[in-house]
Amino acid sequence: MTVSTTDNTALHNDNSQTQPLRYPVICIDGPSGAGKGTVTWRLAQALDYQLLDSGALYRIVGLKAFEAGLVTADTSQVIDEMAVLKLTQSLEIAFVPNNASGRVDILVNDEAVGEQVRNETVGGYASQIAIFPKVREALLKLQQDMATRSGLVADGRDMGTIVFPNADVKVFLTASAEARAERRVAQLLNAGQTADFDAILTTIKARDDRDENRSTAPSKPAEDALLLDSSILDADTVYEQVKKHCQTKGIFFNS
Ligand SMILES: Nc1ncnc2c1ncn2[C@@H]1O[C@H](COP(=O)(O)OP(=O)(O)O)[C@@H](O)[C@H]1O
Ligand SMILES: Nc1ccn([C@@H]2O[C@H](COP(=O)(O)OP(=O)(O)O)[C@@H](O)[C@H]2O)c(=O)n1
Repeated sequence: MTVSTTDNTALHNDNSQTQPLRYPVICIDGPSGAGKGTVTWRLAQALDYQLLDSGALYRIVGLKAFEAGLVTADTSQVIDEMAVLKLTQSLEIAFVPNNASGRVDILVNDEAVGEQVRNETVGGYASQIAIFPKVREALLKLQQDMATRSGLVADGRDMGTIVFPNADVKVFLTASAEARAERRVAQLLNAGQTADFDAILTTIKARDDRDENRSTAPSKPAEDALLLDSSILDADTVYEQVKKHCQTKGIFFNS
């Protein structure tokens, strides 16, 4: 599998050095709906850093595994880890920042995957294949490589614990399952779709359970992470608090 990004930062490799220069890395981890994507996007914009949406990688593998018949909605079904690994290794992924939507567009083997990858069903497939150590290993280096070209803001579950243990800033953003389900309901209604609060709460809790209790790279705060509960904080307040924390760690903001 290869991943590329289109960004407007120059390649900062200094040819006289054998190792790439080290750039700042900010990790934003936490459960679904905590507001990671929102704060990550704002930080990347403010700092002109690249953005790593690691969940999108797991979602793409989850979706492709579903299309290949390797994963279904039945979570009790046994999944062939080696087949998912082979499929993962066959994918070429590109991230393209989209200023109009405030998200990152994703191309898989030169084809746009579109919004289908973002829905809760695909989130469920993602969390099923995300338990496999070999699949996680296959995705590890390419995530780490994204920090070798410019500053990076990385959004996920294991950014601060496994992928970038030496990151400059680590934040673990949480919110109650109820607050997160309410946000998803609002998001779906805004998009003109229907939404059932109870059903969404159930799926959020099931995904939390799988992500927090898997043996490889479970979702948990790094020891040196700032814990931030956004249940009763609006997105602007969360951004300001994370920005302040970044500043205490030496990250410079122009505005
Ligand atoms: N602090 C907040 N308070 C209320 N809604 C929020 C907050 N942060 C983000 N949101 C909204 O909640 C939804 C989920 O946020 P998102 O950033 O996608 O979460 P995550 O990436 O953690 O799954 C979005 O509609 C977003 O606009
Ligand atoms: N670094 C990561 C990111 C996502 N994932 C998995 O991928 C799923 C989807 O992640 P996501 O970040 O896109 O999900 P949301 O938090 O946006 O709902 C998660 O539920 C995890 O199972 C992971 O295991 N490790």
